[in-house]
Parts: sequence; C-alpha cells; structure tokens
Amino acid sequence: MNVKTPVPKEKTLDSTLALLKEGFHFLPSRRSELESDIFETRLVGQKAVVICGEKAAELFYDEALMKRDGAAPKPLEKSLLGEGGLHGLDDEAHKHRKRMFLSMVTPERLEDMKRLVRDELNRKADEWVNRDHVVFFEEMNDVLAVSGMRWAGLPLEDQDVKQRTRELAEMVDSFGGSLSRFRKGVKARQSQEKWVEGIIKAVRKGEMKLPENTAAYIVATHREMDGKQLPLQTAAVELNNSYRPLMATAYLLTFGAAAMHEHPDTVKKIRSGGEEYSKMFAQEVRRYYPFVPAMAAKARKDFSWNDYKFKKGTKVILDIYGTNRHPDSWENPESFIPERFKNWNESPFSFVPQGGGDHHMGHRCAGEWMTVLVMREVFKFLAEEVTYDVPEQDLSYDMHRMPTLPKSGFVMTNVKRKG
Ligand code: HEM
Repeated sequence: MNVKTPVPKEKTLDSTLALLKEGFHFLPSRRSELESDIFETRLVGQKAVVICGEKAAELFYDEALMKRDGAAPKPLEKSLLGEGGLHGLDDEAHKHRKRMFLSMVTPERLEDMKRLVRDELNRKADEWVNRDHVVFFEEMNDVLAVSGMRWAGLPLEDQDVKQRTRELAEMVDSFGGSLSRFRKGVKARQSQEKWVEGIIKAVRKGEMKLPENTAAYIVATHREMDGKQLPLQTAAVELNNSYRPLMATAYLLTFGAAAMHEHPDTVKKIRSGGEEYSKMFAQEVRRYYPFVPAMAAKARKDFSWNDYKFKKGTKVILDIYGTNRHPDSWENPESFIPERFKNWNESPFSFVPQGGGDHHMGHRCAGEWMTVLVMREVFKFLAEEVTYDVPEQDLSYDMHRMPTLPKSGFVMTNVKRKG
C-alpha cells in the first residue's frame, strides 16, 4: 500500500461535482496525482478520507472502527437503496436483519433462481431467432427482472411485467449524478414500494398465501429484535432489496458478453472448461469491469492507522474499483485474465466488487453467490446454447458515467439455437 506522510489533502473546496463529472476516473486520478492510497478530500461539504487496497478494505470492514449509520449519501437512499434498510444498520440490529436476508439464499433457493433464469433465457432465445437484432443489455434486464420478482414470490401479472421491469432498471441506473436519471429512480422506487407494501399487507392478513421460503413471505413475517414486525415501509424497502440488486448483474453480463467477443478463446474455455472456468470468467468480469465505484462508512471513534489520525464521525470512502485493480494484490491488474483466479488466495479484502469481509458478520453483499451463479448460467448459455453474429458496433464504455456499460448494449444478429 502506497501511503504518503503526511497524508495528502486534495486542494479543493468540495469535490462532489468533480466526482459526479469524472465518475470512475475520479478516485484513481486523485490517488495517482497525490501519490497515495490514502488522502483527504471534501465531499458533500464534509471532510472525507479516501482509502484504497486490500489493507484499506480490511480497515473499512472492521466494525470496531467503522459504522454505517448516516454514512450513505441521502440521495442514494431516495432512489437506489431505500430508507431504513440494512445497508445503514450497525451491530446487533444489522446482524439480526442480515440473518433474515441470508435465510432467503439457501442452496435450494439458489437452484430455484438458476432454473428461473434458464427458463427465461430459453423463452428469450426463441424470440431472438426471429429478430433482426437483439440488444443484449435490454434482454438481460427483462430476464433478471422477471426471474428476480418470481423468485421473491411476488405475484406478477403479465400486463405489469413491462412497468415493473422498467422501474427496477431505472432504480439501478439512478446513481451517478444525472438529475433526470435520479428523478426517474425516485419515482420508480415510490411505485415499487407501494406495490410491494400491498403484497406485504396481504400476506400479513393471510389474504395472500405464499411459500414460506420466498423473500416476500420471509420479509412480511420477519420479527425484529423487539419481537415486532417491520414497519410497512421498511418491509417494502427490504423486500425490494431482495430482488432489485439482481438487476445490477445486467451490466456485468453485458461486459461479459463483450469480453467473450473480444477474447474468443474464453468462449471455447467456457464450453470445455467445466464449472471451474465459468466461475473464473465470472470472477474476472466482476474484478475487471467497473460497476460499484466506492462505499462509504464513518469512523466510530478516534483512532490512528498508518500514522493517520481518524477522527470520530469522519466519512471514510473505500475505493472499490481501485481495490479490485490494486497492483499490490493483482499482477497485471489492467489485463483481463480469468485464469488469475485459479490459484487465488480467496482474500476477503482484495476482491470486493460486492463489498468485502464476511457475508454473515459484516455488510458484504447477501446476493454475491446468486450473482456469480446467474452470471455463470448466462455465459454458459451464450457459449453452449446459441450462436450469433456480432456486427460492427461501439463496445467502448464511458468511464465518466456511473453505472456504465458497453455503449451499444452489445448487439447480436443472426441468433440461432444450437442442436
Ligand atoms: C451485480 C450484482 C450486485 C452487485 C454489484 C452488488 C453490490 C453490493 C455492494 C457493493 C454491497 C454493499 C457492501 C457494503 O455495504 O460494504 C451490497 C450489499 C447488499 N446486497 Fe448486493 N450486489 C449485487 C447483487 C445482489 C443480489 C442479487 C442481492 C439479493 C439477492 C443483493 C443483496 C444485497 C443486500 C441485502 C446487501 C446489504 C448487505 C448488508 O448491508 O449487510 N445484492 N451489494
């Protein structure tokens, strides 16, 4: 880890606008200019300490030193995350809520998700063969929205599929600073929360019967540590947290499809390399391509780390994208090499596309296993079940936009089913 002493301060009144304008470039460029993996800046009118790398992630996920209450930017809660959900909880309240989430993602339920995704892919592929061209990103939004909502146990009427899918996509696309995307995300969240509040009420009153292992049933009947059910709005936020984040996978799947095109040897290996290769490929897509830029916490107390004095309440930002590409942990970090995961040491802090540390004890993503499973399923489907042409198109991605993806959305033509 590269630590300059004294820890450099960015010369700025406030860098919020620069962050929103520069997107995924912002943190790496400041680290390189200031020649340090730890530096001070100002964001949203407050001092913030930015840290990057494996050791930094270990600090960030040390609950004795960091907390989440009040750390997430308010606008993010209005659109992407929701208010009152487990992202902002600490200590026992967080662990109790986390157990609720982890009880949803049992091996059987992961198999259910795999089946749902495969069914949707098969349905879609039957349509693709009759279409001129297919924009893969849009198709994946449909596949994931329907699979996610069905998986969560939500009664989804055919005529509502389009609206609910659009809302979910808008919520995920809402972070990153565009006012119009943010507004759409807020509206979409309000509409989804209202919808799932109705479902939760019906389950609680016994008017709607759902299987007990579905997310909708689990959230509706969950009891907090005081023995009470979740307030209706919090329950809606948490139920949404059980299926909305799956939509983020559409971005990674599109990057992955582009990677298969740009590195054709990977397609053969996905076909012939069994379970091991598809997993390595999915991991490298999650490491290499940008999706989550950073996470925020607050120092729980005064303490010193690498000779830097953290003050209680200071905002601490972990550079997620930079940690996944940090040269201390990754050889040739700027190259796409799935095989690097063959003998990877499984550090919980060097590879943090969905957070770091422990899934059960900390804030690491509850849906990480599901994400990897779905990614592998889709990449295998592309490699094994269909053939397609990839016409001339712009596969570059804009690092200033958050979230970002290949500009064309990955267009496929002449899709055929194999066999
Ligand atoms: C590409 C897909 C996904 C990405 C990039 C992603 C990313 C993340 C990140 C960065 C965090 C925060 C970690 C932290 O606070 O330190 C998180 C937390 C979380 N994710 Fe995901 N996620 C994805 C998919 C999913 C899925 C499919 C689910 C649901 C099944 C899910 C449910 C959650 C929940 C409930 C949390 C809160 C965990 C906590 O605060 O304890 N995520 N995710």
